[in-house]
Amino acid sequence: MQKSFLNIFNSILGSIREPLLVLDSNLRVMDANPSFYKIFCVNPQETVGTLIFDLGNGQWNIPKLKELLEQSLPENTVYNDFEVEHTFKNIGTKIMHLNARRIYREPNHAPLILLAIEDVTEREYYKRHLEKVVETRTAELVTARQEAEKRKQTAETALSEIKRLKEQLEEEKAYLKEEIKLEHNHENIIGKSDALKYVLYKVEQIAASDTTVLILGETGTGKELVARAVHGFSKRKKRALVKVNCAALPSNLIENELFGHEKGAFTGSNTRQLGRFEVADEATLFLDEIGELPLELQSKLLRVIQDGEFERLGSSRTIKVNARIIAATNRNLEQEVRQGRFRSDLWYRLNVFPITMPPLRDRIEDITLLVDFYVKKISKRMGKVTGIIPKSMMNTLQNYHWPGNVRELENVLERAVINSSGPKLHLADDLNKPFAYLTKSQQTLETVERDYIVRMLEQTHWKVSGKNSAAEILGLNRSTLRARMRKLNIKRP
Ligand SMILES: Nc1ncnc2c1ncn2[C@@H]1O[C@H](COP(=O)(O)OP(=O)(O)OP(=O)(O)O)[C@@H](O)[C@H]1O
Repeated sequence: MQKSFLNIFNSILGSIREPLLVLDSNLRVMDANPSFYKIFCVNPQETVGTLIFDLGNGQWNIPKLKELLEQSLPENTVYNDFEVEHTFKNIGTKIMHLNARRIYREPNHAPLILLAIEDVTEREYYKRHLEKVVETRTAELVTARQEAEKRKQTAETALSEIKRLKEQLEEEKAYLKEEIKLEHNHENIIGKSDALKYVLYKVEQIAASDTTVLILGETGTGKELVARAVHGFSKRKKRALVKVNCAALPSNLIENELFGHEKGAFTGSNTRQLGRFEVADEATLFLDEIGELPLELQSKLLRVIQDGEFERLGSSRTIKVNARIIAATNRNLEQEVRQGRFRSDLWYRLNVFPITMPPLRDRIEDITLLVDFYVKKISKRMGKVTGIIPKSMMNTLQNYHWPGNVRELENVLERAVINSSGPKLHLADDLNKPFAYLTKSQQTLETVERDYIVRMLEQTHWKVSGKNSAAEILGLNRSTLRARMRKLNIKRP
């Protein structure tokens, strides 16, 4: 009975594909199945009767195994899937799951240990390989995510740059619309005098470079036309000539106009606004009436001209721009510097390439051409046929002093066209009177100018701006007239 049971037990052992060992309580091998011999490349002779730790010259002395079997196998306890990794000299590294169970041999109930060894090397290697793949893929995913994050940030930066450029274009568009409303005179510069030819020669000489240009000359001599010509011949001509009239606004508003502001920079600033410097980036900025710029803003302007850097109002972020500067003034800046009203360092920065516009009275040979040009233009606009200019009238126009220069001539001619009912032109103004008593040696230009402005103010009952005002008669912007009044200390009595 006992014998037949052992036979059955042995045939069960033999049919199990998993390596199996029967150990006695000393961990001596009592039996092993063929699978054990095959997998671990040992034979029954060297196995049976040997302590498992001595097997294969002590290769089985796996401390973990001993510990498990000796100490951790109390009665009726089963230890499953105890994983052991061991390198055998003859078969290399094996990863094994050990399942140990206490069994008893009758009739004396001798304790034995049934040790099942599952060889999971391949499965474990595959698992480890998969884990490695997962780890690598996770690392790749993390890198890819970081890359995507970086790209997102780059895209966001690009987007905000596009937004800024869009804002700049919108500002430029709005600015150009305003310019169109102001009906800018884009005609050519009329004149054939040597003085004017010299000016045009200087314009051609400097236009292509990025050099700062300072245009000097009395009011109405065509400084803005020259500024437009410099820009028009430059490589920046595809962009707008952005203009700021430094006399037109009080100090804080000019600062805002020049440098822009952030949303919430001051009460009522609900949106961010780009300043003219930003709008003129890669284009040209025309600073008209630069002599009127308040001292406190002159240092800020100097910094932009020198370093191309500034901050919007309400922001500490420095903005860099590349704007070509053209400035104009009817003031004597050297004198302004001497009197402490204009910073000398700014004056040196601006006075790199000065162009002086000659007053109209010093180029009377241009008057015939200008009269001809403007009479035709004004008549066409008014739908009149006026065109005959009597010689005596031309003499009068050529002898007149023209303190308001070409702008004044334009206004005189406009009134003349209105005043004429037939083809022959009749002047509406008396151009002989105001200066009949003058000779250049008797009075300075400043006194003449002062007297003339006072006379026009008196004549218009001190109406400075609007229809039939002194500014209109003098052919001046109201801001220019106000600036002249301040400078010449003209006050209403
Ligand atoms: N040579 C010229 N040919 C044609 N028009 C001219 C000429 N010079 C000036 N003008 C005209 O005279 C007017 C005044 O010119 P502009 O505004 O350029 O003068 P300005 O010197 O800049 O004056 P301000 O100092 O008052 O700003 C404009 O309408 C301009 O078109």
